[in-house]
Amino acid sequence: MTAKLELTGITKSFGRKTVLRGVDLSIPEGQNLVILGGSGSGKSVLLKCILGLLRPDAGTVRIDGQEIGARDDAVLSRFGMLFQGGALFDSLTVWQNISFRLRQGQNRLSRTEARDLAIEKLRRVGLTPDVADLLPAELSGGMQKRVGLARAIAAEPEIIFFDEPTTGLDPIMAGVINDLIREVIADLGATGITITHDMISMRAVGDHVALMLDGKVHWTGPAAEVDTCGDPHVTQFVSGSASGPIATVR
Ligand SMILES: Nc1ncnc2c1ncn2[C@@H]1O[C@H](COP(=O)(O)OP(=O)(O)OP(=O)(O)O)[C@@H](O)[C@H]1O
Repeated sequence: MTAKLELTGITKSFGRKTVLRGVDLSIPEGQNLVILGGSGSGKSVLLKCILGLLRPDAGTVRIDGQEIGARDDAVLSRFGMLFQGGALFDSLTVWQNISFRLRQGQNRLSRTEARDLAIEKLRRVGLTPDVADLLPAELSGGMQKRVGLARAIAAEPEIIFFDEPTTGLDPIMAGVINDLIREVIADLGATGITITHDMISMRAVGDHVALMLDGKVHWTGPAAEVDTCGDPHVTQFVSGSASGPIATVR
């Protein structure tokens, strides 16, 4: 199968500090890749390089075989993003948050169209229309995550990023969000990239897993193989063990 998203040799330094040292990754269409890695291993920097928010020093990002450049709005519109903590605009209502991007640009939706679309997306994530006119501060953390998810899928993106989607949620709500992630990816036929430290979530949403270490992809393989791959770094990370080849700083 051809890769939907392909990263080749991505390197990125800040001054003398090299964060990414040649990242190669290939994500097939319709699959969700979970990126694992310790704090500071470069996951967020990699995400920003894919989104074009940071320019890599070297390497290429390709979507459907086509190389993409930095800060290209046409490319950004193909991505959806569920930010850590929801990252909703405090002063906008739920429906305005969901349809924010669709109210910009030449083909922007009217107010009524945008509100209707937001309500349809709210339904998709299990929320009722009365939530549409509330402000984010009036919602629980789990509801905010659902609204963030509704916003991520509003423009029917081809590629969706999920940045620590279950952080701060109780285990049941985390399970609900994991199920929704799988469902929206399947509905849209989208390709997903999920950054998470939650091993339950990794197993629930991941088709493939990549473990980043020292600015490179150390291991990649099917999610079903993380327990049996025999790689000591993967075993240590997935089991959350303090002893193993990955150094821990105290
Ligand atoms: N704009 C920047 N300028 C300088 N250094 C940066 C910048 N952005 C990130 N870094 C550095 O790059 C390294 C990797 O950061 P990054 O945020 O990608 O880690 P991460 O793997 O996402 O960590 P976490 O799991 O804690 O979110 C860190 O040491 C960070 O300080």
